[in-house]
Amino acid sequence: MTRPRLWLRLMQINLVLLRHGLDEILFATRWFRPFRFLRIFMPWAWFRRQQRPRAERIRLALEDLGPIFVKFGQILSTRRDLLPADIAAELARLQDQVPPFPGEQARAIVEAEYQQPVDGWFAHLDEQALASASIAQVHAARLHDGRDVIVKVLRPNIEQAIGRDLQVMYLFARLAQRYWREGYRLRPVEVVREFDNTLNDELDLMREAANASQLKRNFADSNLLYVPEVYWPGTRQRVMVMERIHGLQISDIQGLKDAGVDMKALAERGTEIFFTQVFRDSFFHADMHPGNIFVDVSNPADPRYVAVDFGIMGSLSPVDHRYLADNFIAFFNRDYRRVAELHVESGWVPPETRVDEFEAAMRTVCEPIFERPLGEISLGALLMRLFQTGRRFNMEIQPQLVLLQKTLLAIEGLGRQLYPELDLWSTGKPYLEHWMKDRLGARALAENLRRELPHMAETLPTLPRRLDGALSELEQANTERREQQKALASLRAELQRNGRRGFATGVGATLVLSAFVVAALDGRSPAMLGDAPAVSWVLGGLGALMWYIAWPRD
Ligand SMILES: Nc1ncnc2c1ncn2[C@@H]1O[C@H](COP(=O)(O)OP(=O)(O)OP(=O)(O)O)[C@@H](O)[C@H]1O
Repeated sequence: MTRPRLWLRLMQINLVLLRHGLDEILFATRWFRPFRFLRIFMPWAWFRRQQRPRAERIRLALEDLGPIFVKFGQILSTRRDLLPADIAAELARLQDQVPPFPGEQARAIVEAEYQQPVDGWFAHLDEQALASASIAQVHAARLHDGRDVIVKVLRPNIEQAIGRDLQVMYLFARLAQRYWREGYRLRPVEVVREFDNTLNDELDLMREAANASQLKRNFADSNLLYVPEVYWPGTRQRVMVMERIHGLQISDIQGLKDAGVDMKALAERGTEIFFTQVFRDSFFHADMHPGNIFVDVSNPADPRYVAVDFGIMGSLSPVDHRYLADNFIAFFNRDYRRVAELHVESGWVPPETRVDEFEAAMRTVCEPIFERPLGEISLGALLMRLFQTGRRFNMEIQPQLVLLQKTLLAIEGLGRQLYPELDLWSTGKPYLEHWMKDRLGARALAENLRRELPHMAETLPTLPRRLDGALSELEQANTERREQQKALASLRAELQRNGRRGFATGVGATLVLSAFVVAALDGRSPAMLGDAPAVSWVLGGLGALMWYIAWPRD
């Protein structure tokens, strides 16, 4: 973005902040703090502050700043490990009521991507949007073979709008990190970078389509979750075509009850789907808001979930799995010492962290949670507490774990909304236990071996040659190391010699100087005993001798 545009946007943002009485945010930085007195000239800001609580003013300001800031606020609202509770709760209320862009424009984008008229692809494309959000908009359409599909189209010029707002966000984040007292703890630059990555993922609909295909494959043999089919020939970076699904939205609780859906089974299946995605596949849908979850009620006794919107998916590496398994086990045994040790061992917290302090902090936050009946304990809340405490100890929190924690909270909330008596533990426990055994037991070893076997089969024949190569490299490294050690030893000796020479030179110089002083004081000092020239010669001679010793010979 050009500089004038950036400045214009910055000014606009400052005005919005001032309008909502958020001048305290501006004056919290070290730069502006000396000018706090200027606030007396802003009576409207004072008035605003009396009118509404801070959290609400922040939410309103973000809404005024447009869809990218709204999305930022929505994502931030899930970071309860970072934000004060009142702000997080208020940001969760942010709605992106983005007006749809005209249907002709959507058609033009599709045609530009296909480089041919839409009629070549669709028998019908509804110009009235089905849904419209900050990044994309969805239209209903029909293929020539009669299949009903949806066409998801990125908003026009969305890349530029995102680029502009991200630039401003980075600028604010850097200023906050440097000049704001809380900046170091909250690490705003890191938060903006994560947001940047999420947005970039959402800007590529090919990627979203690939996520959908993968999830569909993972649940191909299951009746729990249905994932609509991607229509790959019509999918591009800015356009995605997908089977249109019909069903009741998960938030339509009355509709689900009226359709005779077994709500207990539905809630339990939701949890099961989530645990399967996380613990079996390490690949989970991480944008679980009610707008993206439907229920196929064609057989109410056997309700089936249908998911859409695969822009944000989480995946867990074997290291993350190990971390979760180890920590869950330690938590359930209430072994906080082990939790603390695990964090230090794995490098999640800096090595200088005091294990006993970390352990005490964990105990303080977790004991009240375990006082509750097991059925009421929230795994999401447990993870959140863990991250909150970790952050106080400078724990490097991984984005995929935060995604997991946020999704876990959403799923637990949703499950309990559907069926308030839902016992998450009885549903989730078998998965957790099975998976922990898998991760930590002999099965993990077998699984690792199985995974490595094809690779081993490929590399085994070349092993002798590679071993030979490795041995020669080792030998060479040893020779080099010996040479380096020799060089180091001679350097050390040289340094010692230099030290001795320096000392001798210094002493020599002092003696020669003293000789001059004694000669100059000849007869004027009682301490000279009347034989100053002799003393002076002796001192001078000793000085010369020292210099001779110190003189480099090689
Ligand atoms: N395959 C589909 N069949 C029927 N409706 C769909 C389908 N895909 C999406 N929709 C509808 O369009 C809405 C928006 O789709 P989607 O969530 O993919 O877009 P988005 O731009 O990522 O929106 P948001 O960011 O609000 O989740 C969905 O909430 C759903 O109502």
